Amino acid sequence: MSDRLTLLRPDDWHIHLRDGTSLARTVPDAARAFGRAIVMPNLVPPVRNVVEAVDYRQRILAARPATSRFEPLMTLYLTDRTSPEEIRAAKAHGVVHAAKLYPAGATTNSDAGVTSIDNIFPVLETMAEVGLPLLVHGEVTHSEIDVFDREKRFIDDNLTRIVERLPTLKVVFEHITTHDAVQFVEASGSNVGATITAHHLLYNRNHMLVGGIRPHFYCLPILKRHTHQEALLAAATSGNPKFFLGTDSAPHARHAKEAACGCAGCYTAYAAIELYAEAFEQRNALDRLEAFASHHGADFYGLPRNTEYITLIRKEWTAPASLTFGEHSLVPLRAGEKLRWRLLEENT
Ligand SMILES: NC(=O)N[C@@H](CC(=O)O)C(=O)O
Ligand SMILES: [Zn+2]
Ligand SMILES: [Zn+2]
Repeated sequence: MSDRLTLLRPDDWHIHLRDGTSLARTVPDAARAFGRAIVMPNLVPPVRNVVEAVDYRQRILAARPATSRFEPLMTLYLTDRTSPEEIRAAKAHGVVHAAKLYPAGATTNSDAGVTSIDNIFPVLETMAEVGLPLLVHGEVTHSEIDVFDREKRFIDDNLTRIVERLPTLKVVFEHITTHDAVQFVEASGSNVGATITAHHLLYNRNHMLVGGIRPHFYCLPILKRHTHQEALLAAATSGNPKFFLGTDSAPHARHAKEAACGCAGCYTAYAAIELYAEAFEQRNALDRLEAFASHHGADFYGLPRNTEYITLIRKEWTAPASLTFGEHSLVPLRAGEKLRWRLLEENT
């Protein structure tokens, strides 16, 4: 088996870059391998309109390494008050590539999210009409629903209804974690796709909970049982163009993760493509990585594929124990452990 892997430059279709001093960490890390990234809007306050998206994009561009051509693709955060006019304005402007549905209370910085999807059907209709994709954090939030069942319940209670009522709306079911989500996406039309993270391909809930509770594996949707991990691996390596790369790299400072009530999110951007390569290699599917990482997402969004290439080499290295993150430190996924692949950085 070859020790070099050359791929068309991949894109990340789901990333959290945060803001302020965090950008000095997150933007160069994303730009080392990815040509573009769909930038999540869950800032405090969230990115709710085109003016805020344009300003945020400028702050990201200012944090790019000097020679980088990394392109942030901006998104809007849907609230109960988002208007169809805002959607039209965003589409007309051009920097906004999608709008994100966070059920209120489902995840980090989702308090301003949507309290009931019935409140946003007029907005979703406008999105379908103008061709702006809907990105979904697909979990219900009712306290009586078990945290491991929240994705499945979201499909049954909400996503099925959205897709039936708006058959032309492009929908990305973000960071899917279950066999149920894989089946839903496979059974839907070509307007429905899904992102899959590296950590949900590499890990299951045993990694988080056996032998001690490991806060750096805690993310939302939460890691599921091994059979779900297997379903995600099968989907990602299947060659089906509905499934594409989205890291959901979501940094939280060390003190916010290693706490009595730790934040949800795993930081993978520093070695994301390497982690995906490892997952694909486990399935003997390295030949399928390029399509998943570099073709399917661009095709789904109707954007041109990248034209440059990157090279990964099989070379063991040790992930840093911690990274600088503004005035704080950040413990990345795999901290202090071995990684099997490494990006040849001269390509970035
Ligand atoms: N995935 C996570 O666990 N956290 C994300 C939010 C999200 O994508 O749900 C974050 O912004 O920290
Ligand atoms: Zn999410
Ligand atoms: Zn996310």
